[in-house]
Amino acid sequence: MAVNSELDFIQGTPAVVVDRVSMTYRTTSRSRSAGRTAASNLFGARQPGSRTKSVDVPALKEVSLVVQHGESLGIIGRNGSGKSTLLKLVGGQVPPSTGAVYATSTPVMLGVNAALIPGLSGDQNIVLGCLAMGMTRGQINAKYDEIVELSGLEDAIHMPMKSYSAGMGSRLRFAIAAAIDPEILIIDEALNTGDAQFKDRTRKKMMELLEQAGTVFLVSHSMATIADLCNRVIWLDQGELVADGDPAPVVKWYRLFTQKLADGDRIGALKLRRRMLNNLQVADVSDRNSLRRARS
Ligand SMILES: Nc1ncnc2c1ncn2[C@@H]1O[C@H](COP(=O)(O)OP(=O)(O)OP(=O)(O)O)[C@@H](O)[C@H]1O
Repeated sequence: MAVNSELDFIQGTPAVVVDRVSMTYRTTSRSRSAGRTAASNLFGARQPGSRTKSVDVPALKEVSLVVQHGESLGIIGRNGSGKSTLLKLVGGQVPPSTGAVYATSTPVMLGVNAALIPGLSGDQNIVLGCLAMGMTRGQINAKYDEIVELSGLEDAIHMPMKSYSAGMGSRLRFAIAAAIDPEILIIDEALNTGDAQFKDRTRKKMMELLEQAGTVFLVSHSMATIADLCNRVIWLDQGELVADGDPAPVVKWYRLFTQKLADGDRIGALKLRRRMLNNLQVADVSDRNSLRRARS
């Protein structure tokens, strides 16, 4: 559902407001002359003339977004379009270069909030992860069995985490993160790491979260997962919000766009992108404390 009128906005119950947020990373880049000597640099001493310089990478360009309670927001886009950056900003992992993010409760980023220790067993990590998320001993005891069951790790729960496969580790992280029934849950491609049985459990848990009027942010390259789990989708491209709305049409236009690019029809793809941008209605937060409105 897009924010499409002032009335809708005021009557809604926003969980997260992204207010004109942009993000520029500062990193280093080797100069062209340095590139020519790259191979020799790898194997030997630095060559004269090789230089690195600071460059700015604009990852997100003034994105505004209002996400309501109960919405499950899918975020799609090509590699490097800014999806993970948006999640990191919403989750508070990095501060934005400009703008601000407001949330009604602390968003829990799956796999990041649960800072687990490889040398400890799965069950010890459950306690550790839950404590790190601010749960009390009593709350951990009450949720413990549910976490173990959701992880599907069975007897492996007593083995050290360093003996787990990547998928097993993801299952444990998901189970821990979901245990606090976060009002706002952020998931970055995590659904793609587990096996079929785990994906099924994850889907059920996501449905439960939605029923509890939780808010979910989900980044995935799987359009089937997005269509299955989300009731709203945004499409990011080169750090810009290109489309925002019901999953079926947004996914359809995004697929068409990538198909055109794959076919070498760059002009057709750009025309489609421009048409989507022209149709986009952008949320605008005009006053940080009270009045918020939408502009087209
Ligand atoms: N820590 C960083 N330092 C410098 N540049 C970064 C950093 N993190 C991301 N970027 C750049 O920001 C842009 C957006 O990256 P981001 O990871 O948000 O994209 P994404 O849409 O999640 O991509 P993917 O689908 O490949 O995961 C890219 O150009 C990337 O190179």
